[in-house]
Amino acid sequence: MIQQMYPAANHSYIYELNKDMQFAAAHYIPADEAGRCRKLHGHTYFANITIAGDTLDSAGFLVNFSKLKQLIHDRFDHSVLNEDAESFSSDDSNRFPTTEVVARTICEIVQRYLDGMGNGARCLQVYLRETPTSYCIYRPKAVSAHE
Ligand SMILES: Nc1nc2c(c(=O)[nH]1)N=C([C@H](O)[C@H](O)COP(=O)(O)OP(=O)(O)OP(=O)(O)O)CN2
Ligand SMILES: [Zn+2]
Repeated sequence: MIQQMYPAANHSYIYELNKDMQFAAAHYIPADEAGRCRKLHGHTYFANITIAGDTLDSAGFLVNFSKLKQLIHDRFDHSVLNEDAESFSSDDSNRFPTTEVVARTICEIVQRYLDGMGNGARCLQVYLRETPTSYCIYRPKAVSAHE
């Protein structure tokens, strides 16, 4: 069982849902500054995704936990992130598969799905751990007075 405490996202929504998941993926960072990380290598990424909102759907869900796993785990598990041209690129540093960019990408994928649900749910935080000593927290800019 994954159990960990995370920094809290600040908000005034009435529901906050958190989904933990892991996925194994390979990547390389195509920049000289990355040193040995320029070479292809792998991680077991750990992600915590925070969603908040005021309105539940017809199933009583803010968003289905299993849908979140499907969107992220099923897409990236046992993949080479650099080969996912929809999300990452070797030509644009804002799209290199760094911890920062992968965390932002997870948030964007989840938010696109939430936007289609129509209940106003928001992905407020993605905590992404790449190694035992390195992690990133991505929080998108607020779009409502709740955030
Ligand atoms: N700001 C960032 N810096 C680095 C990233 C990154 O995504 N964002 N990535 C890497 C490497 O890809 C590497 O996987 C992680 O590096 P690091 O934490 O240095 O890994 P170690 O296991 O060697 O850490 P130690 O604490 O020294 O054991 C590099 N930098
Ligand atoms: Zn790495």
